Amino acid sequence: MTPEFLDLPPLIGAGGRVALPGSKSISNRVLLLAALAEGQTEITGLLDSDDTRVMLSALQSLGIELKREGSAALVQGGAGRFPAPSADLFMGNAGTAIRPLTAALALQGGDYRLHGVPRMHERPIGDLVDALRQFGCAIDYEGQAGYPPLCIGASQFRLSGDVSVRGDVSSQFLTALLLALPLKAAEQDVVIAVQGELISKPYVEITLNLLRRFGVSVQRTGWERFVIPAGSRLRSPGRIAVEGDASSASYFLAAGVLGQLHRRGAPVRVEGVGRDSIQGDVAFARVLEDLGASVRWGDDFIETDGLQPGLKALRGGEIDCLAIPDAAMTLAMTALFADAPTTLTAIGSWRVKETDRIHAMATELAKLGAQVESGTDWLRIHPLQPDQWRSATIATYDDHRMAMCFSLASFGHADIRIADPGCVAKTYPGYFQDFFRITRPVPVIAIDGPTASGKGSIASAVAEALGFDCLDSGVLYRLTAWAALRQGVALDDSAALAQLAATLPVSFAAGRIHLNGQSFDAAQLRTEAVGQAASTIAALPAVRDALFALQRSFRRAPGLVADGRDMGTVVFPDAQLKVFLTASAASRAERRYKQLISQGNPAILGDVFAELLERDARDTQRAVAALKPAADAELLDSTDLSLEQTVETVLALWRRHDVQVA
Ligand SMILES: Nc1ncnc2c1ncn2[C@@H]1O[C@H](COP(=O)(O)OP(=O)(O)O)[C@@H](O)[C@H]1O
Ligand SMILES: Nc1ccn([C@@H]2O[C@H](COP(=O)(O)OP(=O)(O)O)[C@@H](O)[C@H]2O)c(=O)n1
Repeated sequence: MTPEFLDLPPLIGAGGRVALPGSKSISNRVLLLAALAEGQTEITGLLDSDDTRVMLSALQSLGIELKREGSAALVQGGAGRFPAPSADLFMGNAGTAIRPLTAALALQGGDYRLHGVPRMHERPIGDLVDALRQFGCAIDYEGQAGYPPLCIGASQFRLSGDVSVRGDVSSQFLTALLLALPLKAAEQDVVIAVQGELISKPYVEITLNLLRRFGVSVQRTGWERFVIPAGSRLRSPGRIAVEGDASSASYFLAAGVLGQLHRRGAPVRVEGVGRDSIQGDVAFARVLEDLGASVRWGDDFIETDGLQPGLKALRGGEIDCLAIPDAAMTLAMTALFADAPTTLTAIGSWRVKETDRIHAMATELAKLGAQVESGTDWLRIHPLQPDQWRSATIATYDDHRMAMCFSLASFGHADIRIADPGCVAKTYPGYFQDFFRITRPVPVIAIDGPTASGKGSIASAVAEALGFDCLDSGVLYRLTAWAALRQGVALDDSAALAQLAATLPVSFAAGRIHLNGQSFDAAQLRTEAVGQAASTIAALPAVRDALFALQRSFRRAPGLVADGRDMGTVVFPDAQLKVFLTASAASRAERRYKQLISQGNPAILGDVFAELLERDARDTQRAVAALKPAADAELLDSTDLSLEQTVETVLALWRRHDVQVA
């Protein structure tokens, strides 16, 4: 079962190598060409994803013999014919499958039905159908005219003059004709005239390139006229290797830049595409370079390594995205980190992709706090300052690229929750595994333990030694309790207390706590009355939930030391180091007693001891977030250790962890 959402921690760096999955565009084109060609084709590097599975199973239903093993496939070409005269074909949401298959099947004629997911039935295909009808192909719309599902009948193929197709909605219509029409060019030239300005030209280049590999050289005049010469025949090249996916590369290339913003990153290299790639989306790396990224090109790799010398941020500006419609979405994310607004133009095709991507992008970027403007075919994104970022749950609209793009937002100052992360399976089922492998979260050291075990003192000393921020989570429970006592809110009124906790206008500055314009010393909240009230309300699930996001918002670069009861078990379960700090009850009572006296809070040792046992009991026995060591916590008993020794022990544990990571 796929999870409903995925939580991404804030990131501080990136580094490493990613072997890219095969290109979706190339995989599906090669599969179809291999099926139509004469001879057997061995394909390597094939993408294994929803969209390619749709194509594979359609070809199988059409009677094409094929074997698949991992990223390799062996296809026995049908020499221009699909053996099955009829088939019902589910095309999912794969535009790269339905469009060329429609063309090939319509030209052959038969009894075929092509349909997909509901969104597929909203994506236009009328321009392709119109073009095919010029040849006498029989294609009917089952529902709304201009959209799938389609029913294909017997073909009365005839060729009289040029065939025209619109190029300004989707270049896949032209691609579909180019892939299928060589079957009809045995005796005469087939001429395709493009109406309107052709968009996504690099994708048409991929088509022409692959046709050449299969023995067909299309001649073109500009981008308006394409001639498939008489005598053309699709012939298998024998073996063909699929390049890595250049659009998928864009997320990692961006990570190699954003991961260096805190100077904690290393280069990120994508393997499988390089300077000789036939995919237009490699131009994304050139755009990134123009914006100030440091980029290295190899024959089979591209690498990014932060910003060019002397730059402090990526540049903004206006970017024409006509040639890189998919990778352009990634630019909408890097724009958040630029030093000026970025305007993406010529992205009208976004409106008819997996979702209306202009609308989806604008809506989700706004959730992060970004100011966004948009028009029919453009989007302007204003950068976010560190204090403007908002944590958000990002809707992904069943669009793999929305999910992959927004993973990059975790380089900002926010917690990001990605809804329906499984949608990446359309083109990149292992995306998040690769993303986690090459990124480094902002580190957290969680120190949990019973009262007066020394958590607070150790946490602040460790934080100071490492230059990290420090969160004394108990203070948040104490503040809520203090506010409740002052406002006369009953300590069992769960709803009122949760409301109080959720709206605590608390801030921490210069070692002091600020609440409602009042400034506190932590010691002022240390009275036993407040402590007892804190532990009472801390047993209420609603209060704990209300403080959850606030606690997580303290995780910011360069790192956090958090102390409390459930830092390692609930709030930061992915903390890099978890310490469970204990000491005998007697020594804790004595420490607390001395602490209270030294802070001017009168106390009696016996009472302190009794209250401490009472609090231990309540903290360990409550139903939610009970005090207990996380399974992966280091147990540290400080009964016989001085403060300094305890701090040193924790720092040694951290150094050991850090060495392992490096
Ligand atoms: N290892 C230790 N040895 C001696 N005193 C300690 C040690 N750890 C903490 N203390 C003292 O015990 C008191 C309680 O520590 P604190 O950090 O407030 O505990 P907690 O946050 O766990 O309640 C403080 O006065 C602190 O200086
Ligand atoms: N993460 C946390 C921190 C504190 N608390 C509660 O808040 C009370 C006060 O926390 P604290 O850390 O200031 O208490 P001390 O251990 O310093 O006495 C504790 O007794 C806990 O019941 C919690 O439940 N979870």
